[in-house]
Amino acid sequence: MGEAPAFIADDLLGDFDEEIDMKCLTAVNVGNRTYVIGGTDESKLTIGVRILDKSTGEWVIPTVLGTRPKPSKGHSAILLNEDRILTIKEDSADGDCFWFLEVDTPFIREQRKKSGTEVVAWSKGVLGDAGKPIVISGPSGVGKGTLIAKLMKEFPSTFGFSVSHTTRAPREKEQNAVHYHFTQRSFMEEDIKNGKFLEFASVHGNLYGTSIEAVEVVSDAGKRCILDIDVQGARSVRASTLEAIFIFVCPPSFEELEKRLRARGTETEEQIQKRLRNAKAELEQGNSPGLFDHILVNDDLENCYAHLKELLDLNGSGGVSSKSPPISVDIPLDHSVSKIEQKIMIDCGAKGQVSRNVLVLDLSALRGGAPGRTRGLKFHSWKNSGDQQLS
Ligand SMILES: Nc1nc2c(ncn2[C@@H]2O[C@H](COP(=O)(O)OP(=O)(O)O)[C@@H](O)[C@H]2O)c(=O)[nH]1
Ligand SMILES: Nc1ncnc2c1ncn2[C@@H]1O[C@H](COP(=O)(O)OP(=O)(O)O)[C@@H](O)[C@H]1O
Repeated sequence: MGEAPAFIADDLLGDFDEEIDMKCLTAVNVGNRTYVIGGTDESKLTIGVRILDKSTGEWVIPTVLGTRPKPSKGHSAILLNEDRILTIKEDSADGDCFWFLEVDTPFIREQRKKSGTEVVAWSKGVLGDAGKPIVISGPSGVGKGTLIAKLMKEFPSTFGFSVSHTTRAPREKEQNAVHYHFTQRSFMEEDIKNGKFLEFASVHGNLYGTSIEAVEVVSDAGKRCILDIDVQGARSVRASTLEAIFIFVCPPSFEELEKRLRARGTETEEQIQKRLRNAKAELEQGNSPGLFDHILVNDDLENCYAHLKELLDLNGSGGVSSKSPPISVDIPLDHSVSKIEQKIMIDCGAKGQVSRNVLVLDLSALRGGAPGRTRGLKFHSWKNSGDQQLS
């Protein structure tokens, strides 16, 4: 396990009047900065991150984005590609060992520019090929919610819904934190300023947005994330670092759209008129080249649903293909890590012994990253004589 160099320990103790177990700290140099990972943050719920700017000698507590790893007894840390630090937690539960602390990825650079503050982001590493998030857009009343509800009902363990924030009032049957996080504009604007949102847009006179956490909560539950967002939001996600599949849902006709919106009975006449005016522009934008990967016409619901499943490769597979494989990795407290090209060797033998148990993490197929999971980790284990492929 990496330990904090003495100068860091002295500095930390001097600057931070906290009880920190120094054995739990790791320090990783990236350019003229040292990232110190360990202890807990202010909330005590997650592993803390501090940055020493070596040119000024000052410590910075960065804004930390994304769902964060729970504290562990210890961890090791190793720099990858100068832009992210692989953190391997010890003695952690299945599926919670590998976390990437992004320090200079395109996502971080984008967020740093937006917020004007120092930013890092955690992205959980997953073995195998978890499916990309799915963005579904289309005019109000076209049936996006209905299609998503069907998908989630048929494949409850495969898909999870990204719960957006909105400043609009809840409808009668809508529940806070299930359909939306209903909030006030001032709170949402503050969070947007602090870089907590992946995207946001003003839609039908209200503010809507997807928080980074909304996407990560779903990914961390091992599910494939579905985002129901408007065309402006889809455009922002397309421009972001989140790799997703983009689907636009059209009505068979404008008249049918109006009929559905009225039949739903959730909006006032004035709101319906506004939604119909916006629908015209959205339908035009839905055809923007390069924005959507698939266009679905929701005429007959069952037909449209079958097409949706087809393009998500779900027909007949029961959705199993898009699920992450189970992870069963047990990293002992006393381990050491080294990097050879795109492979991380995790030596689980006790210090000073010739190890017979080396775990190899293959990073050659890494994809994704914050906000969301870092996918495509491959894992092998050499136990005694054999080379065992675990996933
Ligand atoms: N950009 C963006 N749009 C969103 C978000 N959440 C919902 N929307 C869009 O806002 C629009 C209005 O949604 P809603 O008020 O639920 O009404 P509905 O579309 O008529 O059901 C729809 O086009 C949604 O796709 C979000 O987080 N970001
Ligand atoms: N293919 C369809 N044919 C007829 N009615 C539909 C169809 N799809 C959805 N609906 C109905 O249209 C209304 C709007 O659907 P909804 O899913 O709320 O749209 P959105 O989420 O896109 O605003 C709902 O009352 C829904 O039951």
